Amino acid sequence: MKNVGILGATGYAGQQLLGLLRTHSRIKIEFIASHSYGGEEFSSIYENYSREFNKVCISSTQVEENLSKIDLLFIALPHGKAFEITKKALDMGVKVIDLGADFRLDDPDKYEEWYKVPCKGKDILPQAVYGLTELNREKIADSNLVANPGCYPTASLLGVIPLLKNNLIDTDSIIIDAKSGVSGAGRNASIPSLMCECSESIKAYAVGMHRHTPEIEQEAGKISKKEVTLTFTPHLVPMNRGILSVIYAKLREDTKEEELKKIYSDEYQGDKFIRIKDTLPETRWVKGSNYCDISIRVDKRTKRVIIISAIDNLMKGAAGQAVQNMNVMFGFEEAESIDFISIFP
Ligand SMILES: NC(=O)C1=CN([C@@H]2O[C@H](COP(=O)(O)OP(=O)(O)OC[C@H]3O[C@@H](n4cnc5c(N)ncnc54)[C@H](OP(=O)(O)O)[C@@H]3O)[C@@H](O)[C@H]2O)C=CC1
Ligand SMILES: CC(=O)N[C@@H](CCC(=O)OP(=O)(O)O)C(=O)O
Repeated sequence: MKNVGILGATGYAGQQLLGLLRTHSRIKIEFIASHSYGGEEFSSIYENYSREFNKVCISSTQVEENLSKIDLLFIALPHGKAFEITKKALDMGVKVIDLGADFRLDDPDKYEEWYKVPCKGKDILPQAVYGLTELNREKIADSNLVANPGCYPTASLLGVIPLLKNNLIDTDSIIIDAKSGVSGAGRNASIPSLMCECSESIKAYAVGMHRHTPEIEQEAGKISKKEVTLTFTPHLVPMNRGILSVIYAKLREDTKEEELKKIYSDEYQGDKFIRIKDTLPETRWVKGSNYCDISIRVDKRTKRVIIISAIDNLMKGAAGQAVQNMNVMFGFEEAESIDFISIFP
């Protein structure tokens, strides 16, 4: 049995994490911590937990004194808030999975440039492993600090990895057009996420400047062993959960759609949560699950490959992948407590 704590349990990602860990056969939730609900029962905030989970939240300021009770700390806080507690946890031999962005970028200057806050973890940054499970499974198994990927990078990188590994595309030609449900913005989101502001409408945002751009470029660059510069445009769509990522790239040679499908199937053979599909992915078929559905199309006229991938932002894009990484870190069965299909309708 391993003991875990969740810091940021009251946010969208944190409560999803708690929902998954609650029934994990090898995990005991030692504490849940909140910034504003210290001393309150979790089920008074999220009433779906009534009678099922009656733990009281500790305050986030009490986490340090409780570190000695746990083997692993999940952090689901806004960016910039994970550095200090992560250092303290690692010093005490506690493993950390950070669902935020603080340890995702290898270059602290780049982090400060894109996130506009100081990187206060330069000394521990080299220990961090980028937690895209299918890409870094062995490194994750050996690590004490996992940087859980962003939701858009998860959908986008899983979509392009086989193309990059096999040198099939012109890496300067990648364009990612992605759409997210509103829960991606968190529970404390601002006016643009209010129902009256975003329902019955769809919009692009952070065009040419979204923070996930350097993260996707960094990992794409490592895979293809050269610098990658790409265009990434996110959109907000009026649904609770889900990300649909449509990726365009110029093929270097005249590769057939069937060959690409075979390459994708081979790459993800053995990866339970990646489904290579003939039909086009839809967010409803992954909603509430840890699956990433991927389809491949070739536009023969333009010699472009078009990859479509779908995930649930709170599952494979956040809490589901965090549990998958925890299972890998502790040597548990990788799918334990995340092994279910989408909630439908
Ligand atoms: N939502 C998503 O789809 C995804 C989110 N993530 C990342 O996960 C992290 C959490 O996101 P999400 O759950 O959406 O965000 P929420 O806004 O829903 O939750 C944020 C959590 O952080 C706590 N918090 C807020 N401010 C502070 C502070 N100053 N000090 C300490 N704790 C604080 C909140 O506590 P309280 O409720 O008590 O105020 C809450 O528990 C973020 O880094 C986000 O980028 C990653 C991938 C996907
Ligand atoms: C719809 C929406 O607003 N989505 C968020 C995704 C944030 C997120 O989860 O990203 P990090 O984990 O990197 O903070 C956004 O675009 O900022």
